[in-house]
Amino acid sequence: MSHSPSLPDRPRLELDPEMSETERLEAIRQHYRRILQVNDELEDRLDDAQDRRGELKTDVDELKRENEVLKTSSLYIASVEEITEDGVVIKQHGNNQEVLTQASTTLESDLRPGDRVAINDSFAVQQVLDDETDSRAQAMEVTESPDVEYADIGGIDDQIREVREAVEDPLDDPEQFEAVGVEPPSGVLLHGPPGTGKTMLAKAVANESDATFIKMAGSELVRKFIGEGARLVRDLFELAAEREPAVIFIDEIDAVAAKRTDSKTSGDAEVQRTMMQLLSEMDGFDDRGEVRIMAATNRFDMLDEAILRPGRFDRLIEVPEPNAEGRERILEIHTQDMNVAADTDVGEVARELDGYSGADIASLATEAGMFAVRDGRTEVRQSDFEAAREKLQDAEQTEEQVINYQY
Ligand SMILES: Nc1ncnc2c1ncn2[C@@H]1O[C@H](COP(=O)(O)OP(=O)(O)OP(=O)(O)O)[C@@H](O)[C@H]1O
Repeated sequence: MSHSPSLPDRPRLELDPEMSETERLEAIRQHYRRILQVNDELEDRLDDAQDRRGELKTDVDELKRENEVLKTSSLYIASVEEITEDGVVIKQHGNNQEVLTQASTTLESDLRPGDRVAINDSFAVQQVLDDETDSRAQAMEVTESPDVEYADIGGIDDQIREVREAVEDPLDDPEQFEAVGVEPPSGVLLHGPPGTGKTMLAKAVANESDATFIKMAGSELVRKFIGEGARLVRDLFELAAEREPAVIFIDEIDAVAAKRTDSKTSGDAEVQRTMMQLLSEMDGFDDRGEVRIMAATNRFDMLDEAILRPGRFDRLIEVPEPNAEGRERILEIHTQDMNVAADTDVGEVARELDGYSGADIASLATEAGMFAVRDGRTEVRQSDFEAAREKLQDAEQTEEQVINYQY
């Protein structure tokens, strides 16, 4: 910053005791004129300074506005490929375009090849993002062999059979399909109410086929940065190819594959891009003998038909709420390790549970066990199941009341 030139000296009045009256008067007059002159000079300087201040304020306002725009506008994701003397070579995610660009000097010294960065419309690097492996690890759940077996799933035997046929058989014996000349289904979509065992089914089929289970929640694919969702989809399929045999399971697929709405917000466009990437991965995945793709949704009605076309999710399996028989089986499964009194009629308890999902029944069993514990008993009785049912019903009613009250 340059310093302003020094200010004019303050005029001094020097009066000599030897001076005559007239000389003193003249000296005072001169002093007065000098003060007026300095005053004018200072006023000019003040005007200049005020003009300069005005200019600087306009600059500051402009920069503030630019900063706001930068903060609010969408950024794209890219990886740093190379740092050269001419600038930074980055590769944009989503379209793989390589660009030579610049980063501010403060950022440039921090950049390393392989870093994930956010870039603006003109490709200038705006910020360095967290380590990608973190976000990948957070977004995907990878299990070498999940511990769910078909026997742990109650009331949906038909669905188990269908899933085995569509996923397990092609993984176990791809040659058989080839010899017969039929294509196994490309993707299997499980749909039905929450908590009915869709995730369990996907885990069990991966386990029984000795396949790695790779789960990604659709909501995880809806990302903040442009291109990031599409990149995660690519990572998902790459990871599956590395770990084959593998079962990819995309839960809540409706988050990325809902019907197009009229809104044209950028968030919406980003979701569309992610879905397009998913479709293209599925379309380009002809030789997927060792990798099977499954997805689940509670909102089948919301899905975009594009994902249901042949070659994509072309095997639809409905997983409904369990009927009385199914509920009894699920209750048996969830009480098999519990010390249940011999005279308990599990069938009768199950009959009372109309509208309960598998997940609800699992909570009911735990809650019944808690009643026995609170009572200091080691045996769970029929009355505990009844008390648990009442408690869960009360809780549900309170929840409904709260919701009604809120809206
Ligand atoms: N058919 C079932 N048999 C046994 N247990 C079940 C069944 N369905 C659900 N459960 C219990 O509920 C829990 C949640 O089930 P799961 O996650 O498979 O449901 P989901 O259909 O995938 O639900 P969401 O749509 O909410 O993801 C399971 O861990 C299990 O304890």
